[in-house]
Amino acid sequence: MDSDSLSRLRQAIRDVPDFPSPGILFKDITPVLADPDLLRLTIETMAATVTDQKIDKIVGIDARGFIFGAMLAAHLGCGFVPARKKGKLPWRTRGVDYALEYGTASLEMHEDAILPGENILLADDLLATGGTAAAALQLITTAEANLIGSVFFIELAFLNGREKISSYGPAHAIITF
Ligand SMILES: O=P(O)(O)OC[C@H]1O[C@H](OP(=O)(O)OP(=O)(O)O)[C@H](O)[C@@H]1O
Ligand SMILES: Nc1ncnc2[nH]cnc12
Repeated sequence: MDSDSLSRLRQAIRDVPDFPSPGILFKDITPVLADPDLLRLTIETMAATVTDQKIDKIVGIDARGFIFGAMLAAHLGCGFVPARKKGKLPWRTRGVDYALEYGTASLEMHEDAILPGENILLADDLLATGGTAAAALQLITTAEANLIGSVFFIELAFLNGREKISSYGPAHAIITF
């Protein structure tokens, strides 16, 4: 991506102080989603991080990760698997508890969503402390998938989330703060 597009994308991400709790500077992606050029640019750039590898399925994390993961899957021509917050999936699930920048939660995936040996890419909107991504990557690993790595739209590098997921293959981020 050229530096002009990169700075347009960076400037479109809105800072919201003290959301959802005091002391958190929330990165609001909705202005990017509302702009067709920025949206296309984002998905094309995320897709370009994996062009040399065949992906069978992308796992997207509830809820903002669904937006990027599903668009990315359509762009790459592969399947999409939702990793959902506890209690939302109707079939048999595997689950894991985790902590994120502003709380704790549980993530679940259908136990038949990924077949052993499938090439899987994780997609999410944002990497902060890495707790959420690590939980999803653990679920993918339990399914005996061939983990290709992870792609995020935004990385909050000062929270060192990358360290928490370093054993799960390469992680790419488009915009770093
Ligand atoms: O790296 P971490 O500290 O774990 O934080 C990153 C996660 O936090 C947000 O999800 P959130 O649980 O707020 O869900 P949402 O997408 O439904 O807003 C974001 O979409 C990531 O999934
Ligand atoms: N600061 C932040 N902004 C937006 N989403 C987040 N998820 C975790 N931390 C976040």
